[in-house]
Amino acid sequence: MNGDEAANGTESTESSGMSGIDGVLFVTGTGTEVGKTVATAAVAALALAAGCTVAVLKPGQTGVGPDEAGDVDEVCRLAGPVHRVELARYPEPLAPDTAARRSGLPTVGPKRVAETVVELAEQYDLVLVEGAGGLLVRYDEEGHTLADMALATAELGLRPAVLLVAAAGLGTLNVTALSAEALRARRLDLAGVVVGCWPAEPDLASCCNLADLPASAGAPLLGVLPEGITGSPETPFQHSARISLAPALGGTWDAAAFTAGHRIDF
Ligand SMILES: Nc1ncnc2c1ncn2[C@@H]1O[C@H](COP(=O)(O)OP(=O)(O)OP(=O)(O)O)[C@@H](O)[C@H]1O
Ligand SMILES: C[C@H](N)[C@H](N)CCCCCC(=O)O
Ligand SMILES: [Mg+2]
Repeated sequence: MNGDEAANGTESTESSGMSGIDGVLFVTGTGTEVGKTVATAAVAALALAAGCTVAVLKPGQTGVGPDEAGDVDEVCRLAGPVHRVELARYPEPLAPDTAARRSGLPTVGPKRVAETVVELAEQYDLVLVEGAGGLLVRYDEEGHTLADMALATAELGLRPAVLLVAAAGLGTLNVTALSAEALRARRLDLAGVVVGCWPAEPDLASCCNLADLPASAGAPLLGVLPEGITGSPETPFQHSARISLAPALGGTWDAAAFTAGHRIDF
């Protein structure tokens, strides 16, 4: 990234093979525990492998004590040397706004997050911002959400894209459609959907969802992370990430072939 690009926010991660993503990716999900951290780590691993520098920002980490590892630490453990930033940490496993209120700790809002993203984007090729839970989870008393943080980032001149991490099975299509609609209503760019944890033995709904998720999202399926990707002693995480994420995210995964291979005929 050159100085001019850093100044006007037009740098691209073409060098990492992430076509269409301009260096800032907000990672949200259809809910909590759907694999956002694992997906963030997979994207980071491929960017690092392509020689990019990567920062990972968690605006509000909840459910973790002062000495415990948070999501940014997990990304580092899985992907390798990323720069880690956490703006707030609350011990109770709740939405950030609720956890802040109950703990008496300060909230974190869109302005601070956007300013942090801009600072990081000046220093790192790729900035990944992982939300807590789903897109419209509240971070402060005014009800600001991860979507507001992405909008505030855009207002500062960057072009953030959003990645939606979805659960695999029955129930995911509705939340995917709702999340995509909320993004469209705010004119935020949904880059695509990644299934965070693809079961070893996928059921009928999971298999059908491969074809239906892109329709519900109005955006492509950009990856399917297999169950066990975080703990396979035989397969390095970076290799698993490469074969599980689509070329738009720097991998080799083929959505059409995977979907066809899991089609269940009548
Ligand atoms: N593909 C996968 N293989 C193995 N474990 C997975 C996979 N995806 C998710 N998990 C596990 O499921 C749990 C939830 O995943 P993860 O922490 O990525 O969710 P999250 O969406 O980031 O949750 P949060 O809203 O708390 O940030 C973790 O223990 C994680 O290791
Ligand atoms: C504690 C948990 N793992 C996340 N960090 C926070 C999830 C908040 C979800 C709120 C909700 O949608 O009801
Ligand atoms: Mg997480």
